[in-house]
Amino acid sequence: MHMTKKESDRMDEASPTLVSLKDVTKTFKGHFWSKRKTILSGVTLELGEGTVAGIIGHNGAGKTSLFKILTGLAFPDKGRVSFGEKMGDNPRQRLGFLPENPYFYKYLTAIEALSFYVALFDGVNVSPLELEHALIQVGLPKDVHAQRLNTFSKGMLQRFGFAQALVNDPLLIILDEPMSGLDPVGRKEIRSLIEGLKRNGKTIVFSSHILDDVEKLCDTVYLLDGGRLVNKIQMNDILGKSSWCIDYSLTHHADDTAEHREVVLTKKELHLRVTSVIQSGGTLTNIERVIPPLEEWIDRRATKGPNI
Ligand SMILES: Nc1ncnc2c1ncn2[C@@H]1O[C@H](COP(=O)(O)OP(=O)(O)OP(=O)(O)O)[C@@H](O)[C@H]1O
Repeated sequence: MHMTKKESDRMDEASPTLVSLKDVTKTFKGHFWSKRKTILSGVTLELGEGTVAGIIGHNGAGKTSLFKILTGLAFPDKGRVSFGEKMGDNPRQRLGFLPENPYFYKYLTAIEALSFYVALFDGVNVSPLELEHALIQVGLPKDVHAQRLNTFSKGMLQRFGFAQALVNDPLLIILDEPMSGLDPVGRKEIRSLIEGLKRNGKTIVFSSHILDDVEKLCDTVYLLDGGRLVNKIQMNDILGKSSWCIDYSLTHHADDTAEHREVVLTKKELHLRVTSVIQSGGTLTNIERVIPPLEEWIDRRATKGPNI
């Protein structure tokens, strides 16, 4: 059963903020004769404890830059990043990060490389057995643990990247395109891994171009466009609201009949579309209630301009 809007709002209120960005702006200077370029502009968002957020947007929208600011690898020109009490005095010790194109020391074996990453954290002690478990958890079986990383496939390296992001048992997990390079089976495994992390109370934020994964995993989806957050979508709002799918055929010329499928989000739109199909001499073949796909929702909401 899906939650109502009121219930989802209550859930949001119930989950304290683990990290927030307030009015974050980031600019870069290119060549000395070029103007400063604004990469992120007035970005404000909050991630609640135990929630999964997705950041979507075109190439160059600013997703990686946002993550670099969240991790402390880059600093905002304006605005600030604040962490909830649970993240402690040194929040970077409590976060895990999987970069988009990670570089690993390829002559180390998986187990050696993971021990190396553990050593980068103060006060984090992981036994050899726990290291093995961390690799197995991300889908790297025992027989590859002693293999050098330069023998790993792209998908295996992505899984290793996951293991290094989780090895310090982080509260906040930031994943820059975690599904890239994975086949459908691999993606499914990583999705279950993320679901498991959420069940264990972790907060996860990830970017992806694969809306299907975003739809399946996220509580909240943020749409970034040209460095601005232009849309915030609560998945419960979508799931709780059905829309309509209309199938119809329209004859343009005697020998040219085209089949159409459209999704509309409101009863008023449904009425208007059906009337216009009939007035154009079209034939309705099917009308059914559906859950609006995220893609459809984004298109409709984005055209209405910034609304967060
Ligand atoms: N160090 C830098 N110096 C100058 N420009 C930069 C720098 N880092 C990022 N940019 C620019 O900032 C913009 C946003 O880049 P970013 O990598 O954050 O986008 P993205 O949404 O992650 O893209 P993609 O989906 O392709 O990974 C791009 O136009 C990029 O060229």
